[in-house]
Amino acid sequence: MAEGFKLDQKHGKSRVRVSRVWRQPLSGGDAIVEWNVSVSLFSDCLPAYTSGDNSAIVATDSMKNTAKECSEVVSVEVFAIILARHFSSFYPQVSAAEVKIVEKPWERMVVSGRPHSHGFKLGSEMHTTEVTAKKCGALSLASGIQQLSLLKTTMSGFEEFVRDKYTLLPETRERMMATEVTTSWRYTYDHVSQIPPDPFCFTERYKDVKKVLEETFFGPPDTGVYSPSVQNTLYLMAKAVLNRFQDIASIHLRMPNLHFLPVNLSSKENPTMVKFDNDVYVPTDEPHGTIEATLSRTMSKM
Ligand SMILES: O=c1[nH]c(=O)c2[nH]c(=O)[nH]c2[nH]1
Repeated sequence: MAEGFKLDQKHGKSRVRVSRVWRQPLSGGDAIVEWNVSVSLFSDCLPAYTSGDNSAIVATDSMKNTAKECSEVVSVEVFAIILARHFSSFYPQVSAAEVKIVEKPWERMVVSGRPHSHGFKLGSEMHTTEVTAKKCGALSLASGIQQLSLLKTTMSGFEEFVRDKYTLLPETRERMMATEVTTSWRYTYDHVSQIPPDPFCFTERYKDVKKVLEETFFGPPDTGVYSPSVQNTLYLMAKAVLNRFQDIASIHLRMPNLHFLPVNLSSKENPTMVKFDNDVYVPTDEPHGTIEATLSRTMSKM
């Protein structure tokens, strides 16, 4: 309580950029990660707000320096857990720590058909994680993907939606479908003691979840799968992940509908200069549809 008010607060450092290289000459390859780390501490430092007494404050500068301490080769999830655990157990006044990390997709180069020992190129989508660790060891762990751009040239439509005086959009069974998926899934582990011992299980799980999401979006290579709406495709993607991975409790997906507008160009003199034949489009992301949902397991699996 602060002077008859209730104060909820946290403080931390955002966008701490750190890259680390693990030299592995014996196995023939260096490993590199580039992480953008954000830390937030829930701590008992009320007097800092109410009377300018900083004696309980862990400086955000110290948080930044801690995030740069080097460790063994670890996955981004395990590093976030180690960091959050450190803050919540080391400082008596810190009751919980929140760590969010975005990993840049540096991928090992293949040169002359062989993996390069120290060469990398930047891929596209980012691997993310969010951990909250409490002093008692309780934990919340989520992983995710940002900027996963997916597009299919057909097998998408949108029909039988509400029609009223504002409706101009024609119904269609033939359109492009493009999106940039942002997703985050929460694991069922809710205490540090439950975290699997294999330090790279989350890296494997990240790859597998991405594969399931992509395969559900596209369908089989030759035939694809028809999408009646972004909403339905999003739901099927989320459901496929929960059905496949029992240690995932919920998944959130944000899938903007990035429109590819059919091009028809004409003038009085030239009425059919470019007549749309499912071929020429104007890509636009402004405005775009915003479709997002969270799918969670219900408790009824007794
Ligand atoms: O898949 C779609 N979902 C919508 O909700 C929507 N709304 C719209 O104009 N086009 C689309 N497409």
